[in-house]
Amino acid sequence: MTGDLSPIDKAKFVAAKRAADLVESGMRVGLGTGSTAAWLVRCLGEMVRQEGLKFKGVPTSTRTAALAREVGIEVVSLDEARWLDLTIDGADEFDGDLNLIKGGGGALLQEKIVATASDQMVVIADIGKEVETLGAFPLPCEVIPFGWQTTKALVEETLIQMDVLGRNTTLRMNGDAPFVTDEGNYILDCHLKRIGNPRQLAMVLNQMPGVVENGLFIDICDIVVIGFGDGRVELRDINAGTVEEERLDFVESDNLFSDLAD
Ligand SMILES: O=C[C@H](O)[C@H](O)[C@H](O)COP(=O)(O)O
Repeated sequence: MTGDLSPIDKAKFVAAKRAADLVESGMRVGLGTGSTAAWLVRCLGEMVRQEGLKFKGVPTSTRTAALAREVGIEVVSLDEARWLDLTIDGADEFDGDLNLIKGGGGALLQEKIVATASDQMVVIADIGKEVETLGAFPLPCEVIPFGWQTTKALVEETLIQMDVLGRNTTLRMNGDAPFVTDEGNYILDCHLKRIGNPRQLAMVLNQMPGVVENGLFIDICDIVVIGFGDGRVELRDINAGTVEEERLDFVESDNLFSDLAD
């Protein structure tokens, strides 16, 4: 029950619940990945069951696809949907311009493709994800397995030249084996200093042959819905220049998500 949640999970929940209200019947909606996005998927499933909401969801990972089907959302592929009205996803960090670091859960590639194919991207996050300057969270970089050590050395050399490398990059592991993304790739986590010019860094990283995509989302996010542990939510719309605040009631949502898996 939401009453048993930690303040950080309450914050994620209220952000997700507020963002779920942006989804209208008939929409094609990108569904993000991660613990915050899992709240969203649960909220939307509840709206499908209780309120008859009808929309098509395009998941950004096999995990999200499984959860979406479980809660009764109609799941379609991006190729079927082609273009989306809205994508709602979590983030590892966001700054004042709504530039993001994503990929903590390893889904950055599908997430970036889906978000870019959407009229609007909405990020849902607890207030702890807001930063002055991106870079405290290690930047995930998806690389193809072939020659990954060579790619890693090239990435590190470039990061040194750009004076952003904090310490060596690390190959993300899953137990004793490399973590493998839904697309069959590896993830390098880049431990950086603060990123002064995220736009330039994103472009430079993507120019390297073994790099498939990086976790910097520049000029992609339009709205952030920030949740607080006491139930407050703040919706910031960067294009409209507006900020809305409200408080959500936990009681009405009791028992909804007691089996939350992610
Ligand atoms: O690859 C994973 C995604 O980019 C997530 O949206 C991001 O890591 C945030 O996840 P969480 O909501 O669990 O903090």
